Amino acid sequence: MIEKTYCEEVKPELDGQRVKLAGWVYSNMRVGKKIFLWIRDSTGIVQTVIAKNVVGEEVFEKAKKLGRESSVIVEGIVKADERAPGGAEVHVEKLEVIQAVSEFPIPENPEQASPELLLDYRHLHIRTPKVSAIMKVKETLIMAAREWLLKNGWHEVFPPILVTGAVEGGATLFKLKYFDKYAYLSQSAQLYLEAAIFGLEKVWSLTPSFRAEKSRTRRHLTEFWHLELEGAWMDLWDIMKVEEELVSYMVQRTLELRKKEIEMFRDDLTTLKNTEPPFPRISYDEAIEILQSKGVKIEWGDDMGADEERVLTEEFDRPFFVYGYPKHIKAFYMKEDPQDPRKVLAADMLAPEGYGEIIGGSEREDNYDKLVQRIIEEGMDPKDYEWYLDLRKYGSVPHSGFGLGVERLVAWVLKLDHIRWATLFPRTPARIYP
Ligand SMILES: NC(=O)C[C@H]([NH3+])C(=O)NS(=O)(=O)OC[C@H]1O[C@@H](n2cnc3c(N)ncnc32)[C@H](O)[C@@H]1O
Ligand SMILES: [Mg+2]
Repeated sequence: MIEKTYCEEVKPELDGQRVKLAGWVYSNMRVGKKIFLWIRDSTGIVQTVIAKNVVGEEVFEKAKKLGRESSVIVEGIVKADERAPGGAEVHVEKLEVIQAVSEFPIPENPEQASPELLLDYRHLHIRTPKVSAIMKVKETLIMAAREWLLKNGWHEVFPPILVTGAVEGGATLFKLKYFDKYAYLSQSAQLYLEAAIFGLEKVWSLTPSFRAEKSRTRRHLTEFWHLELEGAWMDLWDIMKVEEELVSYMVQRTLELRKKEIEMFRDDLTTLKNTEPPFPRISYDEAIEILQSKGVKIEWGDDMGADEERVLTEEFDRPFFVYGYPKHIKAFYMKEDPQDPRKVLAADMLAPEGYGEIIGGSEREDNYDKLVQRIIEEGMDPKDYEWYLDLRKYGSVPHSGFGLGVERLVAWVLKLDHIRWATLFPRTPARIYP
């Protein structure tokens, strides 16, 4: 790899020093016998100054023609200058053009382009500074999760993606040919994590999950990254505590390490700073009452979709829990509430500012017969879940877990207007290319 100085390192303190930059042209402006060439790399942007009387006629003419995203290597002397971004610029003595670009398909301000154009050229759009910032925030959230999980004794496991059964309903399965049989793309690693707790007790995984969701909403992808935890001996209240501690750590750590990137997307950091345990907890019953009091047409027993959740989040200035959902709107594996057989011991975590559900979690049905009954009630065949039911035959224990949608969390932290911007190459019902 070439010995180079990164853009973020070009500071006034380097005044007078020779540096070599390698990157891509961000903008090119000629003023008389000088060219102000802004060069971008993974860390930021530096203004370089190319003077004809320094580089000579031929190189100057070449530099004039460099369009955005031309790849270049420049060498020169750092000059402190508060007018330049970062307070310093590089006066170029040598310019090597790796590949000149005349016409880059994405406008200088990508926000002037249509979402469809940006998605068609997503392979080029991802190099723009704002998309790089989103990816840095996403990686930092996951890095923080790993820190917290390691510190708190959770074991990472690596579940399969090719599976034979539904976890979250058969309607959103992607089915594929598997030799002489059929398989599905995993909707959730949960059932495999439940198997893993009998050895490791506290397990987690970060996997892609797949949902053949036909709904075209701002918060659904057909492929998303799924951070899932499963804990033996834990009930719903235990796992909710884990969720709020984990999410708080992820958000605070990312605020600490990626404040600059976050501020490219939101001015007001209040809800992020408020993300500290304990989070508010309301029951599903209370949520229905709040929605009805705000004029939402909803009855007890109805599911809450994005619109209802958006209204509910107006009541909170931090993430909060809704717990105790009606059994008929939730998954087969959720444990019935012993206090109220109409309900299950499930809780969703909702993000404020209209974003809604970022986590789905519950206590699992740990009784063999009850689980068989729920599988049948849901119109599924217990034979398809024989291995999963074995977990209730050989030393079953109370246990709980949850799944956090990573892109949903990123979309809230950065206040993105659509979840597709939170992933490198979004997959939706209408898009699987590039
Ligand atoms: N281990 C578990 O207990 C997880 C459980 N089996 C599960 O999959 N729950 S979930 O369907 O609510 O999905 C969990 C989260 O996964 C996210 N999710 C769920 N579906 C999507 C889609 N389609 N696109 C993006 N994100 C999605 C969203 O944040 C949900 O709260
Ligand atoms: Mg859910």
